[in-house]
Amino acid sequence: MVKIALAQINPTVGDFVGNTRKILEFAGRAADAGVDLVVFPELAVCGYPPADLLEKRAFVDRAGEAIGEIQQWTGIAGRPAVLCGSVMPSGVSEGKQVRNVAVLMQAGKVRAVQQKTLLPFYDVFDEQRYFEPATQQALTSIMTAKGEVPLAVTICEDAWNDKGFWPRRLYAIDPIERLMETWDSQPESLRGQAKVIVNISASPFWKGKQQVRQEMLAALAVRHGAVVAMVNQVGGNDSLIFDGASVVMGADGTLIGMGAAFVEDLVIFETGAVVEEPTSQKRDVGHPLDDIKAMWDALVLGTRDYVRKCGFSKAVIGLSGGIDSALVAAIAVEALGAENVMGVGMPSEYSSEGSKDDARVLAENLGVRFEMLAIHEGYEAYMKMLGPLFAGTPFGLAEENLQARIRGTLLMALSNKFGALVLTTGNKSEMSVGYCTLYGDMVGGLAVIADVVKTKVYELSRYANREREVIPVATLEKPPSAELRPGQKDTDSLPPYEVLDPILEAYVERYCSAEQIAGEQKVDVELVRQVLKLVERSEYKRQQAAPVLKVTRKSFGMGRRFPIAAKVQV
Ligand SMILES: Nc1ncnc2c1ncn2[C@@H]1O[C@H](COP(=O)(O)OP(=O)(O)OC[C@H]2O[C@@H]([n+]3cccc(C(=O)O)c3)[C@H](O)[C@@H]2O)[C@@H](O)[C@H]1O
Ligand SMILES: Nc1ncnc2c1ncn2[C@@H]1O[C@H](COP(=O)(O)OP(=O)(O)OP(=O)(O)O)[C@@H](O)[C@H]1O
Ligand SMILES: NC(=O)CC[C@H](N)C(=O)O
Repeated sequence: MVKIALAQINPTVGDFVGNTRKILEFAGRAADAGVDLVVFPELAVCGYPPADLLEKRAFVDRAGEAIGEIQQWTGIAGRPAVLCGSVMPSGVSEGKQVRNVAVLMQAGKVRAVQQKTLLPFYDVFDEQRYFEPATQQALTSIMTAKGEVPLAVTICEDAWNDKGFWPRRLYAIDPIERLMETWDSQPESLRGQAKVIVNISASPFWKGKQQVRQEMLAALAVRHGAVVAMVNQVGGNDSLIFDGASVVMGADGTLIGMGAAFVEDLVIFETGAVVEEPTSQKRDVGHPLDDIKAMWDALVLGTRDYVRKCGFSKAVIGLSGGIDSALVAAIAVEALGAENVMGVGMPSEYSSEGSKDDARVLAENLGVRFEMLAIHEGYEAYMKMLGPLFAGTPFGLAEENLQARIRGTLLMALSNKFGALVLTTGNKSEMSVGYCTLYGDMVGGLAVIADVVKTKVYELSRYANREREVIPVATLEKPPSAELRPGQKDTDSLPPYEVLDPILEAYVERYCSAEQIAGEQKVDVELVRQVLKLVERSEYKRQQAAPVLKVTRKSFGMGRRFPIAAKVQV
C-alpha cells in the first residue's frame, strides 16, 4: 500500500528560485496529507521547454543546486520521498552534454535517477537537439512504513510508444514494456505488489489532447495490469499551454483520479495490492470533455501566463467593433482583470457608425477603459508626405494598409508609454491566407487567437456570452469586414469562412493535397488551389508574426516550419 501525491505545478522557465519554492510548498502540503511519495512534472525545477538555455552550463548547474535543496528537504524524518524532473549533465564523452531525468530523493539522499529514453523531435518538440537518451531502464523503489514499494518511473514521451495503441510507432523501443518485463523478474517479495507506473510529463494542450492521453494511458494500464499515474505541468510558456489534467488510471483502465484542468492541483491517491479509490479530487472524472470550453480556458491561461511571466500586468487592444478584437478583449479580461485591459477605438472615414458603437458597447460590457483615437488626421498627414510620390496612382492596397499601420503605431506608442502589452487579434484563417497587414494589425506581443479559425472564433464568442451578453449581438451578426475601403467585406477577397476554414484545416493541419481537399469538402479544385496558393505565398508574414498560442494539433510557429523563398506547387 502506498500513498502518492501528483503535484501539478506551474513553473516558470529558468526561475529556479521560484520553482524550487513552489516545489517545496507542494511537497509540504503533500507531507501534511501523509503521503509516501510526491511527484513533480518533467523538468519541473527549470520549467518546460527550456530550449537552448540547456546549452548553457550555468543553467544546468543551477538545476543541480535546486535538486540539492529538494534532496535536503527530504532529509527530515517523516517527510515523503520526492520524484522530480530535472536536467543533469550526461557525463558521456561522446554525445549530448545533458540528460532529461526524473530524480527520486528520500531521507536526504538521491535514491535513483531515471533518464528519459524517448526524446520527441516532431511538431513543437526538439529534445534530440539537447538530450542524450537513456539506453536502459531500471525499476526503482521507495521505503515506506510497511516496507519497500517498487515503482516504474518514466518521463512523458516514454509512455507514448505502446504498440497496442498506436497504428504506427515512432520508436523501436518501448521503455514501459522493458520495465514491465523487469518487474516480472523481481524477487518474490516485490513482484507480488501492485504494479505502479509513474509518468512525469510536460504535455502541452491541443484540442482533443486530453482524450488522447486518457485513452492511451488506459490502454497501457490494461496491457500491463498496472496503475498508471501521470503528472502533467500546468501553465503557459510562450506559445505552449500545459493543461495539467494529471491522470490516475486503475489497472483495469478506468479513470480513478484526475487533476483539475488549467490550474495547479495536488492529486492524492492510494494503491496497494488492490487498487483503491483515490482520496483526492475526482473533479472532471466522467465529465464529457468540451472542446470549446477547453480552448477558452487554454487561451485565458496562455494569455495570463505570457503577459505575467514576461513581467507585464496590463494589455492594450485595438477595438474595431469586429468579432476578433471583441473575443481577444473578452479573453484578456478573464486573464488579467478588467482594470488591466484598455481598449482603443481608432476609426477612419471608412468605419461605420455601427462599428464604433459596437466597440464602445463591448468595452462597457467588459468594464474596461476605452479611448477613441480617430486616425483621419494622421492618415491625411501621411498622404500629404507621400503625395508627390503617389501622384496619379489610384487608391489601393498601399492606402488601405497605411490605415492599419497608423493603428499599429498608435497601439505601440500606448504600449511604450503605459507599459501595457499589445495583444494582436488576427485569427488562424487570416494568418493562413495572409489577410492581414505587416506592421499594421499584425503588431503586438502575443497573437492570442491566431490558432483559432474564424468559424471557431464565433463559437468561442458565443461561449464568452454564456452567462450574459459581453460581445454585442451586432458584432456577432454583422458580416466580417476590415473596413479599409468603402463597403469592404472579407468575402470580396476570400471564400465564405464556412468554405474556407475546412480547406485550411485540411491543408495547414493535415497537409492534404488540393485534390484530396476538393474530394473531401466537395468544392471546386481550382478554388482550393487559389486558397492554397495564398497560404504558400504568405509564409513570410507568419514568420514575422507574434508568438501564437497553440490550441490545435498544428499551429503556426515553431511546430510548423516551412521555407519562405521557395516555389511550392499546390
Ligand atoms: N517573400 C517576402 N518576404 C518578405 N516580405 C515580403 C515578401 N513578399 C512580400 N513582402 C512584403 O510584404 C508586403 C505586402 O504585405 P502587406 O503590406 O502586409 O500587405 P498585403 O498582403 O499586400 O495586403 C494586406 C491584405 O490584408 C487585408 N487586411 C488588412 C488588414 C486587416 C485585415 C483584416 O481583415 O483583419 C485584412 C487587406 O485588405 C489586404 O488584402 C510587400 O509590399 C512586401 O514589402
Ligand atoms: N477602427 C478600429 N479601431 C480600433 N482598432 C481597429 C480598427 N480597425 C481595425 N482595428 C484593429 O485591427 C484589427 C484588424 O481588424 P479588421 O477590422 O481590419 O479585421 P477583422 O479581422 O475583421 O478584425 P475584427 O473582427 O476585430 O474587426 C482589429 O482586430 C483591431 O484590433
Ligand atoms: N515532453 C514530452 O515528452 C511531450 C511529448 C508527448 N508526446 C506529449 O505531447 O505529451
